[in-house]
Amino acid sequence: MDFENNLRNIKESISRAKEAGAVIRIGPELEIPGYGCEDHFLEQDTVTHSWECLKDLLLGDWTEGILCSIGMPILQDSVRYNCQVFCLNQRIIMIRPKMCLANDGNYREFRWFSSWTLKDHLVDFHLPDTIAEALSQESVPFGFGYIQFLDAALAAETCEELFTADAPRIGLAFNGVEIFTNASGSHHQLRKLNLRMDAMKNATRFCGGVYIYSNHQGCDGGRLYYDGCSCVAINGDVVAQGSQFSLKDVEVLLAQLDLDAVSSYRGSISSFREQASRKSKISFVKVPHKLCQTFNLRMSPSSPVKIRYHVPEEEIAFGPSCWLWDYLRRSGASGFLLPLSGGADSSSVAAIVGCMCQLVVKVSYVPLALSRSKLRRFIAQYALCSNLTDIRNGDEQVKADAIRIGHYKNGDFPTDSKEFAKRVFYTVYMGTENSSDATRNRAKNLAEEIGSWHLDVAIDSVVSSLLSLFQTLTGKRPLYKVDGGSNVENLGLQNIQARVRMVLAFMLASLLPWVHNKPGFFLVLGSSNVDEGLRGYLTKYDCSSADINPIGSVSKQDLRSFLRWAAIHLGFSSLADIEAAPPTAELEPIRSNYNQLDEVDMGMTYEELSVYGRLRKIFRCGPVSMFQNLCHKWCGRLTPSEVAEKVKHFFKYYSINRHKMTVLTPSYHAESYSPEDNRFDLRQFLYNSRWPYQFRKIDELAKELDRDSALLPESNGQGEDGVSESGNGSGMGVVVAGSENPKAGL
Ligand SMILES: Nc1ncnc2c1ncn2[C@@H]1O[C@H](COP(=O)(O)OP(=O)(O)OC[C@H]2O[C@@H]([n+]3cccc(C(=O)O)c3)[C@H](O)[C@@H]2O)[C@@H](O)[C@H]1O
Ligand SMILES: Nc1ncnc2c1ncn2[C@@H]1O[C@H](COP(=O)(O)OP(=O)(O)OP(=O)(O)O)[C@@H](O)[C@H]1O
Ligand SMILES: NC(=O)CC[C@H](N)C(=O)O
Repeated sequence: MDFENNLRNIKESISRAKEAGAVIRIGPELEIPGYGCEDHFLEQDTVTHSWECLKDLLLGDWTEGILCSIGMPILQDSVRYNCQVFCLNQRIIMIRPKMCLANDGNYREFRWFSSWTLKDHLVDFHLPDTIAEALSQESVPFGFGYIQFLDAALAAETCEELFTADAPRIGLAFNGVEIFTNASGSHHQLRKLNLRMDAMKNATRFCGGVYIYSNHQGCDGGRLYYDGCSCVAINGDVVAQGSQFSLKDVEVLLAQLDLDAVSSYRGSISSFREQASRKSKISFVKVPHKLCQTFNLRMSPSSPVKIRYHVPEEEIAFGPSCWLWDYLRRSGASGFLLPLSGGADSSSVAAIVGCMCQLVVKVSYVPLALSRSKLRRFIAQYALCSNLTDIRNGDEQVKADAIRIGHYKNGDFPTDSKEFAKRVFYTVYMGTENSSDATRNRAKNLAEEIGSWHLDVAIDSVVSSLLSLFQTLTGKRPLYKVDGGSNVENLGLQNIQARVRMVLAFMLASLLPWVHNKPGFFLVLGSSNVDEGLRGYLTKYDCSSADINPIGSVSKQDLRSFLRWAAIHLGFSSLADIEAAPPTAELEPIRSNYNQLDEVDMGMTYEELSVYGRLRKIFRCGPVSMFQNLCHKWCGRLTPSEVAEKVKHFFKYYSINRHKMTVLTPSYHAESYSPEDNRFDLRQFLYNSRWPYQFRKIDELAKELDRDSALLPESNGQGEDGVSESGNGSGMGVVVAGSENPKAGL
């Protein structure tokens, strides 16, 4: 919805493309209003402002000599479409509405757009009056088709169309289209990039052709981080790949392609030739303009590159830290405050903020003394820029934002990440009588390594004031279980401590900047992870309630490997210690014979929780099919009755606590097993937590299976993950695929 800024970025990208001699420039999906406007797409204003911005572009000389594909919403016969508008030499030459809308998971495009279904001809679209007058152009071809230039044919796909079974490009390739563009709004998810890259490689491997893919990058005002990685592929090879994580507003990726290689490649595949000869004709628009240059030695085609994939630990570090930076610079806040317990979760968040500070300093300031080889190492490590000069110069926008947020004066700017962290990051340890020196010291050491402004506060006096007030009101004072109290008393005492921390965190975040003579406020960071959310092992409205949470959809398992990675690669060595410590809430008194531990409290391990979480969400398992799946997975280790007890225990607590998901702090979406209730995992929050029907079925099955398994030989289950993408356990069949390996498919 930031039209002004978006238009500025579009113009910047076109000028840089032109400067580099490009003849085609493609931007991401719906780039004029932004991809994530959601219900703002229902407002007529959004469409009108998009036309106004397009008019501005067309009236300038931006499209002179360069084919620009610009994304925006368009109303045609009162129906709204998600469109790519092709512009050249101040004219609109074709509009291509999206045909396969994205409507799974985080996507709800059908709520705002209709898919274009007319495939046999292009229609005449009458441009809005103001545009028609300004351009002296009344109408433009609209629909499914391609643009036939004098020397090449080009057509668009839009994001999801890359992933659909019946992809538009197939028929287009048979019609001789050599160049495909894809304007995309695709979000980051751990371990997802290879799906996208494989789709692109395969698209051009099977049909031949050039694929130019452009994606948004950054936080679009919501929980998603669009992870860029724009790229260009030809005949199955990627020849240019942009950064996946970056703090920059504009990144231009360039490639030079030899279109003769496309016809030669296609001509070499007999089956392609056969199918192309039987093609159905697709409509096209003729444009008397040349895109290509004849052979010359000044230009050489881009060579295949090795695709860069970050390991998941790097994805956890860079994705959320770039998201946090975008959020911070656009929210008007002056920094972050984190309640830091010295445990794995809040320490992961602290490390991510530390990583953000390192990136900001590295992108806004590169010491000139850095040698070329060190610079290359730097680029390889952070994969932030594709261009040495870019990075050498530093990014002016990042620098300007850092100066504003860090309140630097007299021409100063951040040159040291710890010094920058001291300005924009408060951490606070809020201890009680139940806290240990070990966690207190871990928090302090980590804060020192990161450079945050660290406070160590004792909150016992606040807790005991509340208890005294309660005693005055009721005449009773609750006791911990270890001191003879009931479960209710024990829980009440834990929750007072947890909630006091939340109140204090918000108070400090709003008032500490004032104490330090800084304008503005700090945002409170939350640090509950996906597993405790799913199990409900958190106090509603304690520190799990914050302004934003960078790790809310990351599992404990992934966080622990992130901590091990970050101890080495981010240079926060105390994280190794933190990772090795057993997770504890420290809300109950420690006694010689009692020490509160998460996994004991929860009645399940984090590893088990991770398995339940994936089966529930990714594999769409209800209680019975989860039980069936786990009987296979844990076969030999647990009896069916033991599996049944575990599954029932999980579903009981999941359903009792589901209401907590409705108030989950907005979190970075990183995983497809996220239980986030508001946008991604839509389910009721009041259940019959006894699940009488489902649990009875499980019990019946377990009884039967216990009998059967007593007769079976011992087996070790299905190994590590034990869950296959192709089945959820119910209705199993045997599939034998033809293969030279006799064990395959059995
Ligand atoms: N169906 C429903 N719909 C809407 N709201 C409902 C509800 N049922 C209860 N509630 C509300 O929710 C409250 C119960 O939730 P809550 O107050 O959270 O209380 P509760 O879930 O009973 O207890 C918190 C749990 O989290 C554990 N904990 C706390 C802090 C840190 C950690 C850690 O990870 O280390 C663990 C703690 O040991 C305990 O097991 C009720 O008092 C009621 O107000
Ligand atoms: N002693 C403390 N000082 C500051 N913040 C705390 C303290 N104890 C808990 N918190 C905050 O409350 C959140 C929830 O507490 P909880 O005990 O559930 O920790 P957790 O979810 O296991 O996370 P962690 O691994 O960070 O301890 C923590 O992530 C942290 O932000
Ligand atoms: N905008 C879209 O069409 C999204 C498509 C696809 N599901 C993705 O994540 O990339």
